[in-house]
Amino acid sequence: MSYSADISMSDVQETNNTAAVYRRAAEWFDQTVTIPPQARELLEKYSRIPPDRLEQTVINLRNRAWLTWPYPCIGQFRFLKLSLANRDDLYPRLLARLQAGDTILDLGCCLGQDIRKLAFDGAPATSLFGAELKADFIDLGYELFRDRDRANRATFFQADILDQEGPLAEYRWQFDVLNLGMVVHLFSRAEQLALFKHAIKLLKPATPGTAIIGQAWGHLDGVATPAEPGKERFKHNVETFKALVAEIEAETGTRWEVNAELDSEFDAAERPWDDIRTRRLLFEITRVM
Ligand SMILES: C[S@@+](CC[C@H](N)C(=O)[O-])C[C@H]1O[C@@H](n2cnc3c(N)ncnc32)[C@H](O)[C@@H]1O
Repeated sequence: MSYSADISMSDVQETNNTAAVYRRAAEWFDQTVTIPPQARELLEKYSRIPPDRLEQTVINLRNRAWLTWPYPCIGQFRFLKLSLANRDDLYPRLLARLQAGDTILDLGCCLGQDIRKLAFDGAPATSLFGAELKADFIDLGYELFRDRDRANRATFFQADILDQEGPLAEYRWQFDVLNLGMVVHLFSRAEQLALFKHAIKLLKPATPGTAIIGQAWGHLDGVATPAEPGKERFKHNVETFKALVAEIEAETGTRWEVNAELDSEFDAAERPWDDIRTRRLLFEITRVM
């Protein structure tokens, strides 16, 4: 069965003063949703949403999130893909270390779907943290996952990951793992360097095995792409990502083992508007000293 998104682009443009952004974003506003099995299980068993209300609940929630900011991950319901749990190369190891007492902070967690999936799979709530720039996304996450008032739930807080003096300052030197899920490509290379240097100060100090994991939009050529006026974004290939880590090492006196790979294929069905040399970059950098 398909459900109407019950919202039109003209509604969005009239209700938001960033109309130009929304007009551009029209290409990634899906009218229907197919909920993948893993997300369906999470929403039925963790959120306890009745199965016959799932699709309409998800669409209504997505429409409200869209008014906060029209990311493709919102418009195309990609928050239902649970991309961290689908990292077969690292998810079982991550879950095991959280169950053994390690902690994770998901930076730019949006609705917090990856953190809820970890909780559902048995990671203790005390090990789970999410930080997000837009407080509305955190609120909508509580609505979607219906856990705002649960005694035993993860900690979410508003924070700008580029701001060292903001709310993240309270969490300095605390975590074993940081997740950067589809966040790095939002920034220029200079901002990425600052972001990673800041991120290192959120991990336990001088602790081999602490790690920064994530995925980002990358590019076969490793390129800066224009964004809003006066802003650019850097999309890495494996070589440019390793060069970034080498620069981080030189500037921080730390050493990291880098695992990074680009998807082999471009998903033209998912990103018809994008450069065909775009690829998803998956990475895991682990501190060695
Ligand atoms: C493309 S979404 C990805 C969301 C989620 N991590 C995922 O993998 O589906 C990027 C998220 O990063 C957040 N974000 C962008 N800039 C940020 C910043 N400076 N500090 C914290 N979060 C930020 C956005 O609000 C958005 O929720």
